[in-house]
Amino acid sequence: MDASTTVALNDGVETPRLGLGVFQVGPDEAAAAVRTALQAGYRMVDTASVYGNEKGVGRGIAESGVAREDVVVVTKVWNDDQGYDATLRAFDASAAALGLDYVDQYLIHWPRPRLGLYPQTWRALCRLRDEGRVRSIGVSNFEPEHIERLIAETGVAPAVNQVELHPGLHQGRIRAFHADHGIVTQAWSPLGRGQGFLSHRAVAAVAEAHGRTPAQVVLRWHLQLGVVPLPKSVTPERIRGNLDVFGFELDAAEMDLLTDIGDGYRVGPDPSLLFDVS
Ligand SMILES: NC(=O)C1=CN([C@@H]2O[C@H](COP(=O)(O)OP(=O)(O)OC[C@H]3O[C@@H](n4cnc5c(N)ncnc54)[C@H](OP(=O)(O)O)[C@@H]3O)[C@@H](O)[C@H]2O)C=CC1
Ligand SMILES: O=C[C@H](O)[C@@H](O)[C@@H](O)[C@H](O)C(=O)O
Repeated sequence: MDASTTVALNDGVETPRLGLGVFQVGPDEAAAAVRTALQAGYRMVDTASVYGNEKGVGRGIAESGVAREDVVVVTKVWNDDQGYDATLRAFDASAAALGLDYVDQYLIHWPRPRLGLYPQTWRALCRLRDEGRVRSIGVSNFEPEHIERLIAETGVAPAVNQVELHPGLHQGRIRAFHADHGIVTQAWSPLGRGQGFLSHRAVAAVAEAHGRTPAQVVLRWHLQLGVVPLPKSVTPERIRGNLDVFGFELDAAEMDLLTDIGDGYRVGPDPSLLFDVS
């Protein structure tokens, strides 16, 4: 792994500063995208059992020629599999589909507080980590209140929380909470799903000033906020371009231009509206 592009998690494990997402990508296309990404220098891939492409991701890793230990594989337990025993079974199924005997980061995909199962799900993740089948454990779409409950009941803080985050949705409250607890913020839909603000005039102006693409300056904004973005692409030149974001810097005024695009614009479900926070 390239040390200049890694960050230490609160459990001591190093994680890359950017990874490839594969939501809404079929298994064969996922295999090709993962192979292309790893050969281009990516060292992290984000999937989930609900994406239905873990088998393809595993194939892409195997075909890439990159050593297994140099790749950080992230997958997630889906809502229907919450609870202690169901989560252990779901992990076995994910590991088998990926063709891996361990997973680097295993996350709870959504808290689903009405089900009341996420603390038990978390205990199962702690067990998987203790057994060495998972290197780091984390959550996704968790509000600070959900994480506080995990810490109160188990004493174990997540290493990461993966949330929707882009220049249209800054997640200031969640990022401040993460900073207090040493939790790394992973950004899903870091490009706003490729819509809208990639063509915003502020993004275009900053991109032009640097001779970069709109996606590259948006990804740079994430990195300079200390966030780990997980851009998805199945297009080889975009996959390669989205990684080429470590050789330039936005100044404070340019960061502000991107931040000023707005806040509160979501491309995915709002966890705090979908599920009661308890
Ligand atoms: N934990 C969770 O609940 C969630 C997690 N995620 C994770 O986050 C990842 C990223 O989020 P996602 O919703 O996929 O959206 P992204 O913000 O990554 O946007 C992906 C879209 O942007 C396009 N794109 C990628 N690179 C460029 C570029 N350089 N220029 C122009 N367009 C580009 C892609 O097109 P193309 O592929 O055709 O090149 C695709 O249409 C997911 O794949 C998944 O791994 C996502 C949603 C929820
Ligand atoms: O990771 C992907 C996302 O969480 C996705 O699975 C959900 O947003 C789903 O479409 C939903 O509506 O709940």
